[in-house]
Amino acid sequence: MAKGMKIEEVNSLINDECVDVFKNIVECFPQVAKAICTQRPFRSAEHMADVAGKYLDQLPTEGKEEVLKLHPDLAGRLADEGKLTSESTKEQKSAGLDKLSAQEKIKMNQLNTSYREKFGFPFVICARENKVEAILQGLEARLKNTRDNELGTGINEVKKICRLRIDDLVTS
Ligand SMILES: NC(=O)N[C@H]1NC(=O)NC1=O
Repeated sequence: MAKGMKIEEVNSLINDECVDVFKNIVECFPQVAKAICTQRPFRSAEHMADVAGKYLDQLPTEGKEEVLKLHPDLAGRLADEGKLTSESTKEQKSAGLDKLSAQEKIKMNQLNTSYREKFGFPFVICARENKVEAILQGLEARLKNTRDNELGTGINEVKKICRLRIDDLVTS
């Protein structure tokens, strides 16, 4: 319904409608929409994404952990069961994660498990900016990082996902 709204339309929505339209710009975390809808008017989709990014940056460590924990594993159980959000389904598909070979699938699941065991939150990457190979390589490389580092990197990826989700909803 909201696909391709002009920024002027976004600015003129009543607050509840605005929150409803943008509730999943960060996966299962409508707090971002709640925070940014009160900061209208926006000049553009880009401006909106900047404001959302600033909100994510100012979250305390626990808030950032909570955001990461709300992300489904790439090619994980929820994907297998067809229980991803529509946004995540589309993103995972665009990276080719719905067409993994048996070997790739095993590797992805093993690395995701190791990552979660080491850091206590899931591996998050902007799937639309990557393909299977780059995701597997990124997982292996990022497993070697510190927790602090990964908290920052994960949130930066959430910001990229958020920017693309806003672009899907707002025409520039
Ligand atoms: N785990 C993870 O990165 N999940 C996400 N990435 C993305 O682009 N969409 C997601 O759901």
